[in-house]
Amino acid sequence: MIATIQPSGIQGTIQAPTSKSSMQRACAAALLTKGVTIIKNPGNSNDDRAALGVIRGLGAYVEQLPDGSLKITSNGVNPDAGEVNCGESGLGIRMFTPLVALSNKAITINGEGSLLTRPMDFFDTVLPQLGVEIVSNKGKLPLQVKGPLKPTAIEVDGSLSSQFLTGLLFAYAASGASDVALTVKDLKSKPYIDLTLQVMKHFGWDVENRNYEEFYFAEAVVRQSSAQPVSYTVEGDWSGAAFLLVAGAIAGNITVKGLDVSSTQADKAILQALMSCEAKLSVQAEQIEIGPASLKAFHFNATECPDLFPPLVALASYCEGKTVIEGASRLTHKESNRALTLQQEFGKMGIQIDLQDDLMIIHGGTGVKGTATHSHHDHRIAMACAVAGLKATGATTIEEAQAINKSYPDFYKHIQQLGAAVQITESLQHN
Ligand SMILES: O=C(O)C1=C[C@@H](OP(=O)(O)O)[C@@H](O)[C@H](O)C1
Ligand SMILES: C=C(OP(=O)(O)O)C(=O)O
Repeated sequence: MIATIQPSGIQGTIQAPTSKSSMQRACAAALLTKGVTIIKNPGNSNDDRAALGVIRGLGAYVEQLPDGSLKITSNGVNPDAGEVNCGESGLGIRMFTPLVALSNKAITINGEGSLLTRPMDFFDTVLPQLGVEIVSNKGKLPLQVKGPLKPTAIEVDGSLSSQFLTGLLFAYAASGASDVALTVKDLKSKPYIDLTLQVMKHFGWDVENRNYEEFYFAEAVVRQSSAQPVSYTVEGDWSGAAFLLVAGAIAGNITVKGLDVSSTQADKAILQALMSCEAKLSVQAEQIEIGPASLKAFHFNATECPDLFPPLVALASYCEGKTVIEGASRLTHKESNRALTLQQEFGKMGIQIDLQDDLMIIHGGTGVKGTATHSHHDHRIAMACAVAGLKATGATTIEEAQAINKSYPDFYKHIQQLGAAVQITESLQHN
């Protein structure tokens, strides 16, 4: 699919998409909760659908209620097949693998697309220490796992990704960990662990976070069979909304609704970057208003919120001067090698990006040129090019534009509703 974005002004009000980080965690928690869970405001991105597929495969029963909520009935992890598929979701595979390992059945865990090349060797090192047999394809998919996992006091490395820890935290809680601490070295993407702990707490599991270095499970939680259903509302997505907010800062006065300003989501930090570049911004409890202003280069550390790089690069392209973003080394193992794909695609649009160790330097304010770009099958690259195209000179085309379905399937529709001229055509060649 090709998306063509013509230079456009935007205006109006839009509802933020749902957060796949919040939705996928809710699916995991619902699977582990014996009884009924109601998930309100559920997402329908590809990653969300994959999570629902995984929990179904692990024994949960999922029904849609008339108001669109999901009713999930579970009796814990009871796999009904020998394989689960996590689609393209990094969080999905890293969170669900320790949960699959709660069962004593041998299960194959597989995925698709970019997930096939993302590193999973963490599990080769860690799962055997928890009594789990694992065979991986040299640290990549597919994984074959046979539990049951025994929660044990071990130390793990958190420097590549927080997602493995999210999976272990859920698995320890669900397997009745008591008086056990999980020690973590050099944890990155810490706010994502805040979100994990928040969802766990909502479902009744309390874990003591000792400065992101130790996570202590005091006692096992037993849920009464007579307990009321747990109801969880999926949060609005700061990661997807960051693209809308940047679009407003570049191309017109808009209002974004449905975001919780007290959320633990990492990408809420987009607000700091928007303030630093002097965007016209008004943050209210119910909505965020943003509009164009004369934008200045800024300095921002995105080590803990790596998914902000793509929208920040689109923003920095329109900021006068050199913007410096720290944390570029966190981008190597995302859906694409994002530091390089941003450099390449924004280079085509006339924006110079230098990569120096952990720094990304964007030379902004030099004019963005509409041209042919490619998503590299990465949803956030597609959305960054689309937003940058709103005030480019001439049309911007994005090849493999359907990559957005991974996190924000309504993205093109939403910017169209705000007045952007977006045309969607099928690609002539299949690649
Ligand atoms: O837990 C999550 O929901 C996520 C954690 C982050 O990954 P890392 O912990 O690998 O940085 C983020 O990049 C990803 O999009 C979603
Ligand atoms: C990296 C991402 O997701 P995941 O790691 O869950 O595939 C993302 O959404 O940008």
